[in-house]
Amino acid sequence: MMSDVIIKTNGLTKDYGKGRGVFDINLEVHKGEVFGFVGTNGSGKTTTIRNMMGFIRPDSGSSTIGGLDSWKSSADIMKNVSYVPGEIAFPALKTGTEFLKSQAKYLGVTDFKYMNHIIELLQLDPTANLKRMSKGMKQKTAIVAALMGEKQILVLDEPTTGLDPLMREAFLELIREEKQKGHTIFMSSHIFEEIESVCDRVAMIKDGHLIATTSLYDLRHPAMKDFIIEFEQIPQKQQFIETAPFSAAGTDANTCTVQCSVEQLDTLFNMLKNYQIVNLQEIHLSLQQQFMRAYKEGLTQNGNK
Ligand SMILES: Nc1ncnc2c1ncn2[C@@H]1O[C@H](COP(=O)(O)OP(=O)(O)OP(=O)(O)O)[C@@H](O)[C@H]1O
Repeated sequence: MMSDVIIKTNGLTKDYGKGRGVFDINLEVHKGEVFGFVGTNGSGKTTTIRNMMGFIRPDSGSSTIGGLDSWKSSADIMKNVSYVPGEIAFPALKTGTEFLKSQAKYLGVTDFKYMNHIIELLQLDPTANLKRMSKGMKQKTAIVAALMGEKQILVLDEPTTGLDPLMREAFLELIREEKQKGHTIFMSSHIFEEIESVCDRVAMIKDGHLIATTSLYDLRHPAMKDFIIEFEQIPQKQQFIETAPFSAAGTDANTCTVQCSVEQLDTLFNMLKNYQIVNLQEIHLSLQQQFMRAYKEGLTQNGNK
């Protein structure tokens, strides 16, 4: 449904020359979605996001947020979006508290309950000197400054940069809370695991080109399932392979791999009741593996381009 689309890019292109920039980016983020944007360093994540926010003018194509053209209506977009930039530059103020106060005034925030909740969750001490803050503290301050506005749309450029694993988890909790409220979240990252744990859909960018978009529901619920089964005895394994009504193949001595559809799971487990099984393991394709597969397929389709 068109009205459901909150963020959209249409053939978005920004060419910095020598193959750098972003080329023909087509993305659609729906209302209430957590959308991940992954890619290696220099792949074009920040360029795409800066175009979306209306900070740079595309060479061709366009992008919209909430139906507003990013370049023409940048000021209005800023009013509707909580934005955490990739490179944080604070104004010349002394402490984090002073900065957060000025930000609250700018955003018209008068109820500080939510701000304090984020500060607590991220364990930020805002009284610290802004200039002397560590990378992680600066990142936390930027997150609090952006999110306190409680906007419907969040655009976050590598928001977990500089956060330690515990704080990264706390931040992801915050994203889950935002999703619960029905807010729409677009976040970039180069860490597959965090995208996998929090996003509904994810797009991968490589050298300025989108190479795949995946629903994480589909990733978690594949139509075909792969298992590794270890039998106590080799003859049992052989018997199983010979009688299985789905694809089964021996690997090493006691072990075989099985691929069956979700509908065949019952049959598989009923069959296994008659065998002595030492180990059963589902082979789960991680987001990273899935993308590597898509990336390699893309390479063969495009003749190694
Ligand atoms: N203003 C600019 N002028 C020239 N080249 C630029 C400019 N901005 C970005 N680039 C180039 O465009 C490419 C994409 O950069 P971008 O910052 O979008 O990548 P990124 O995916 O955000 O990377 P990172 O994960 O390192 O932040 C890089 O090769 C970068 O050097």
